[in-house]
Amino acid sequence: MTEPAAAPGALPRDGGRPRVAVLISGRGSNMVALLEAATDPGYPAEIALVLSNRADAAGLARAEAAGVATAVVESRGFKGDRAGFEAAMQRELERHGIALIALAGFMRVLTEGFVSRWSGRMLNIHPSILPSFPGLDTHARALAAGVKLHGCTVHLVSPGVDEGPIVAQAAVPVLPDDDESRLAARVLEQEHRLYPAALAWLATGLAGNGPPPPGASGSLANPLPRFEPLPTREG
Ligand SMILES: Nc1nc2c(c(=O)[nH]1)N[C@@H](CN(C=O)c1ccc(C(=O)N[C@@H](CCC(=O)O)C(=O)O)cc1)CN2
Ligand SMILES: NCC(=O)N[C@@H]1O[C@H](COP(=O)([O-])[O-])[C@@H](O)[C@H]1O
Repeated sequence: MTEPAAAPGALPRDGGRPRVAVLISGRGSNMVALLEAATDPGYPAEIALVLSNRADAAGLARAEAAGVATAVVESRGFKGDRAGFEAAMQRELERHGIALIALAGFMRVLTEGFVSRWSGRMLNIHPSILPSFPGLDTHARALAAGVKLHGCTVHLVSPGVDEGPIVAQAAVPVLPDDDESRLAARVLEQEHRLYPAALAWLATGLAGNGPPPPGASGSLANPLPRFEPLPTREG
């Protein structure tokens, strides 16, 4: 019996690593952290495409320098036609045989149609401990609220913004003399550690919907099989 052809973007059954697209809008430091993790042959996913909705995103040059395919679908060119913008993105994703998506500083709200098409296969990193501080300007809002703990969240993407099922979180202390940039830098350090781990779980079926595929190693009870514990204080 011959195996039916895998659906476009389906997780490879040949033991190959699922092909991931990282969607960015700017600097791309989380994208670089994912690229660096995926250089490890034992990492269970391949970063096959970096796609930006802005041609001036600094992350594009960093991806090209790392030899990764890039694509630009300029959202401004679609003047609010979100469906047209997303259809153009979908064509690029299919052209590159993408199985999983990692939103990394991607600053466009995606429609229900696009999100349901990638349900269980699309992650986002958000710079707060959700459900606190969804949306934008999270560090300024955390400082204004006087919270003592802040951090970041990796979640599966749902139609509601920053409402999707949480996959992983990391916390950092808010220090007395913190300003927005100091706090943002401390959170970003954790983002770069957490996102590669969370993507590895999704790629091995540990974070998606349903049981892990046969032979998947590790468990949610011990989520960081190959990573040291996250630091709780500076240095
Ligand atoms: N359907 C969803 N789309 C997106 C989600 C999500 O959870 N569900 N996460 C965001 C990322 N994000 C927060 O983590 C976020 C990004 C952008 C915005 C926003 O208000 N964008 C404005 C435009 C801003 C701009 O272009 O600079 C908009 O799209 O009108 C809120 C939250 C990614 N998408
Ligand atoms: N609402 C989404 C959002 O605010 N995402 C945040 O944008 C930054 C992108 O940095 P990067 O381009 O260097 O990865 C990151 O801090 C990410 O959590």
